[in-house]
Amino acid sequence: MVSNGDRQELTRGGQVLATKRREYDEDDVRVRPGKSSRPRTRTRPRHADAVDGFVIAVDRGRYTCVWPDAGPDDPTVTAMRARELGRKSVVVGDRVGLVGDTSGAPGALARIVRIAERSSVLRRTAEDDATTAEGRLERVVVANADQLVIVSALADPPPRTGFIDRCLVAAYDADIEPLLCLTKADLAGPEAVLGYYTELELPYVLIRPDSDLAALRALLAGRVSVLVGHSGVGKSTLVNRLVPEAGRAVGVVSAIGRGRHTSTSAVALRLPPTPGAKGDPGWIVDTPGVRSFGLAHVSAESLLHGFPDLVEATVDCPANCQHTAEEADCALDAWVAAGKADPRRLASYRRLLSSRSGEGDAREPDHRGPGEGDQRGPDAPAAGS
Ligand SMILES: Nc1nc2c(ncn2[C@@H]2O[C@H](COP(=O)(O)OP(=O)(O)OP(=O)(O)O)[C@@H](O)[C@H]2O)c(=O)[nH]1
Ligand SMILES: [Zn+2]
Repeated sequence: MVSNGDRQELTRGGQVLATKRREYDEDDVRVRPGKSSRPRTRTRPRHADAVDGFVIAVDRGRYTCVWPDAGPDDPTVTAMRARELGRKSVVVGDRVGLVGDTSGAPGALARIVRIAERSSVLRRTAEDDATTAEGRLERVVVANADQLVIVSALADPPPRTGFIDRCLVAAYDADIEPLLCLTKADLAGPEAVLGYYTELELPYVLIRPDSDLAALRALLAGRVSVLVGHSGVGKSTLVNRLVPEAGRAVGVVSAIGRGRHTSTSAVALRLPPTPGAKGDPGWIVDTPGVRSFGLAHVSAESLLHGFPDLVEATVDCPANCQHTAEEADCALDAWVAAGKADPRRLASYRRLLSSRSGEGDAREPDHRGPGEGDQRGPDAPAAGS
């Protein structure tokens, strides 16, 4: 029933058992022999004729792909999953093998027959519906991203470091580099936000309405960058400035999705070539529906990796320290008292720690409560049954 039990084991006792969980991906499903009348053996060269594709949009079982070396004017290829993929999920950013009609002609449908090993997996626990098992599922947002661009306004709305901290945890958990993109720099200075992150030496860019975006484009070049941000921070404005044709591209996706654009899914947009610059300008992945990063799937220790300014302190913690405010001997308190880290960072870490279990306690009536060994309850989301 619970299909991802190995994930839960990783966090038992709250100690570092594993921080990289992509080896345990649910997608590790092999072709099952014997189910089909056609022989499928491992010795048979499987789809040697498959062409490479890069998934740029997903909408209700239809995957929009591009050839890796395609230009902006080449058609996109619409594909469906081949049955042999089993339960493997295909997400934006996946590099796939395509067979069938890969012409990209109107009405043509290709099949995705394989998914290349992912270099990174950005996940979130969906919290949009915590009352159902499905709503609590951990979701892969984007595969193979290189960078997480955290878009935050400096004013209107004011920056929320709690959100940024959450994104940083997700980025470090996924092994993706974070980039802080501070918008509305015409309205307020970045000192307060940057001061909060002094210890982290986060890369950042400041965006004003009149910025030429050259610095940002240079940081995006040749990479797949995921943009996340709260409503109103200017993310759409930025996406439209970076990719002036974004509106059109989304329109295309929408057409493929037969009318209804799924605002919750991610969409990869090709950045235009920069005059004078050589090489691949890169891709940005807009995530219109991702307003928060549920972190229930991240272990307490991995959560700590979003706080590199605090990690060092925990070597002095007692065994099995949960690092909560209730832990009498947690070394984090002394660390902060000694001025080695900003107390607000510790408070933020502990807020994230408790929100992971707190939200579960508040909204999940069937959740195994605290008090059975692991005080925080299971870290992993309840898997679909
Ligand atoms: N002063 C100032 N205003 C900006 C800037 N960037 C965007 N805005 C304004 O901020 C408002 C919100 O911008 P959007 O781009 O719609 O924000 P969003 O993050 O996409 O939010 P949603 O549309 O809810 O997804 C708009 O009125 C923009 O004109 C900026 O750099 N400076
Ligand atoms: Zn501790």
